[in-house]
Amino acid sequence: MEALFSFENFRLATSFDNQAKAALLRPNTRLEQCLANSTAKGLPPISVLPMAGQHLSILAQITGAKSILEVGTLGGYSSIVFAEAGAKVTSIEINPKHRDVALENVKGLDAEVLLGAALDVLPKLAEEGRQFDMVFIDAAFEDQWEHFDWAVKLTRPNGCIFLDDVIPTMIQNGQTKEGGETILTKIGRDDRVQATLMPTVACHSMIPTPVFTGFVLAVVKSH
Ligand SMILES: C[S@@+](CC[C@H](N)C(=O)[O-])C[C@H]1O[C@@H](n2cnc3c(N)ncnc32)[C@H](O)[C@@H]1O
Repeated sequence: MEALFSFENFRLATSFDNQAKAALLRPNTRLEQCLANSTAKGLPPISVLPMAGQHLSILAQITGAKSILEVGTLGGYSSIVFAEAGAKVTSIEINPKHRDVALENVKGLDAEVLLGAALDVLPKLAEEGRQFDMVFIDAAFEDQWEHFDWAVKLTRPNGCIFLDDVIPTMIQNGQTKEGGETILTKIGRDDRVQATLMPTVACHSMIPTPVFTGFVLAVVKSH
């Protein structure tokens, strides 16, 4: 029993990730071309990992999300995932080069890429009265709470918010910030949402060891 739950088992994460990719992923030319084009154009290899992308696709499908707002486009990998899951995608990207590559990669799909800093674009979308079934936040660790706050205003009641990479923002010099203000305490005080933290282990090809990360998933109860 002890061996089943040993901390040491984390060393197997990469092996399980490889097994899952081999067993569960189906060939996807659009996603493969997106990665190849993004690499060729010099974009950093920081799009969501294939199994995480598949998770987002399943989440979009089981929630029936028809409109998805994304903060952080990069080359459009996750935009493609959402569009192929049946949603109209609105994605925000601050870097013009990333936006241009993303536009090439999402061509023909129901996806728009808005150029600008999220904290400039999000209020405009709110002013326009836009509402989304789901918001995926995947940019700028330092602005996570502000992005989340706008996401609540832009998500329809009972829609959901996926805030990626929250664990790394809560680690300082290898320690948790015990007792201090974190993204979790801010979200926890927010009566507009019910939220959970899902810690995960990610395996990046360019990082030799598995990475401890995680996301917050929230349902919006009111505005
Ligand atoms: C992790 S990547 C996004 C990956 C993408 N979601 C995917 O899976 O393919 C983060 C992106 O957010 C963009 N970004 C960073 N800060 C931003 C901001 N304040 N507003 C909008 N985009 C931002 C970066 O330029 C980068 O392209």
